Amino acid sequence: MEVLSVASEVYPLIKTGGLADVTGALPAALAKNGVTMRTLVPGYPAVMGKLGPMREVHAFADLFGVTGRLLAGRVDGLDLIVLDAPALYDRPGNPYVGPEGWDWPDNWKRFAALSWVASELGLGLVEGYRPQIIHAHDWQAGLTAAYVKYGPSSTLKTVMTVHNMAFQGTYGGDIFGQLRLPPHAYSIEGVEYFGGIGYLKAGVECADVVTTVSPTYSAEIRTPAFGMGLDGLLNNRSQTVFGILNGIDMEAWNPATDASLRSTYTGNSLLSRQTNKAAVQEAFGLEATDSPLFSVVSRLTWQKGIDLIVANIDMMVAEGVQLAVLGSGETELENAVRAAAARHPGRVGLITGYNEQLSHLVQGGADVMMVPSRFEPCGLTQLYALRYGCIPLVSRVGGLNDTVIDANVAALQAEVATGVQFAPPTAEALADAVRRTLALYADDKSWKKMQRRGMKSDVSWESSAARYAQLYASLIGLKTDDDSND
Ligand SMILES: Nc1ncnc2c1ncn2[C@@H]1O[C@H](COP(=O)(O)OP(=O)(O)O[C@H]2O[C@H](CO)[C@@H](O)[C@H](O)[C@H]2O)[C@@H](O)[C@H]1O
Repeated sequence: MEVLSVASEVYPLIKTGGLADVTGALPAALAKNGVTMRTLVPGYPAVMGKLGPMREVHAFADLFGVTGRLLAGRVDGLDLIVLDAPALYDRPGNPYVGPEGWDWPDNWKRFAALSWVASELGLGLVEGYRPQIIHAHDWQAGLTAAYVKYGPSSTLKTVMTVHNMAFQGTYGGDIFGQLRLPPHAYSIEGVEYFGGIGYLKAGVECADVVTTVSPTYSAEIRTPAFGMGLDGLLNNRSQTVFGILNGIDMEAWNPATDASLRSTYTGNSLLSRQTNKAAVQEAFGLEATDSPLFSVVSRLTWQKGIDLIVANIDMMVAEGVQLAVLGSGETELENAVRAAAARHPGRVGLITGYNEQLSHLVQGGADVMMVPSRFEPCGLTQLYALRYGCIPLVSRVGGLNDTVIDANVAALQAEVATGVQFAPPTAEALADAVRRTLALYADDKSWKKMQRRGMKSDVSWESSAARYAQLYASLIGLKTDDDSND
């Protein structure tokens, strides 16, 4: 099967969050299931800078008013098609926002172009290449399914994966005339969304199937509380909405070989984590003690429940906890964590900015990884934590619900617990969960058992990649060994 993946981010070329991890890891996982996946990605400077020798496979004289070209080649094990259009993508910093922190005003055009090119590739734009399916990720690729639906092919199929319902790519209706869609696409069955244009809505409406990244989130988004305006639409097509859990790249995230760690380890050498703990304490300016070390590696946003942590920091410090926070995001939340670090020198440390290596070290050295999200489509941080023996303390939503087994009495007795869950996502419930975690930590023997169980839990792509392959096969009418879907 030939599948074209289209996304705005792909690890290790360009990453602002979990989307990149998924689009970067899926192709290799799918290869084992008979799927050949190429990835179309914009030619941001970070991407262009990492390319080796590439072939120019197409040139555009008029790509939404600018020129561009397609470069194809293999980079870091990925089969890439890069959309090199400097007028759209050759900009400093983050792929989505300018230096002042505002969205680029022409984002509508930058990502319409990406999606339009994907659909053209699906129609055979490049000789010798004709994917059977286009797999579009998030709002930046959302228009792809609309271009295919209103285009000439009746066989090309589309999959739309929603990694986060909160980011939808909504614009005024005034851009419609420039989108290269026929007039009737500006309708409820097309790209129209509350009187304007919705890129994610277009994808969810027009794709042959919609997936999201965990079973629980796929149910949650059919409710008004989590659907963010798209719950009605998702309910209407509930037979073609699937929740397929994310996995992780088991080679890039392997505590036994990870070069970002001061000391590598396995479940049989957990004591080596102490060396990493000391390294984390050094990096975050924390005292060298054996206090329980809690950590956060996250965008600092309302979604991630960072304010719930802020509300509990003084209590946590009073209970003897150290806290290391790696992340950046909303200014107010950053400032609140910074103020807490100033109040509690040596006990609370903040490092802002994006640091992939340090994120590995934190997973390999901290005792607890906090993920108190208000909503979480899947969440990768808790999966990395499980793999690294860093106990996840998570809210019971979305993929966090599907991947962490709460250390309640029954789970402890049955010896299956892998972390701590709490609900609802409030500061009070988190406070209880912190105290519960500390009580568990005090029992060293059962804590270590819980670490080892987490390290053994299957967080790989194996079963989920097989589910994607099965979904692709069903779309193009291929039979597979296991044709069951839930
Ligand atoms: N300051 C920092 N330095 C280094 N690394 C940092 C960092 N801040 C965050 N990260 C890393 O960024 C990634 C975050 O991934 P998540 O899946 O947890 O959330 P995100 O909201 O980005 O993804 C969305 O898409 C993914 C993929 O489907 C879903 O799992 C998720 O629920 C959804 O919200 C992890 O790899 C984490 O280690």
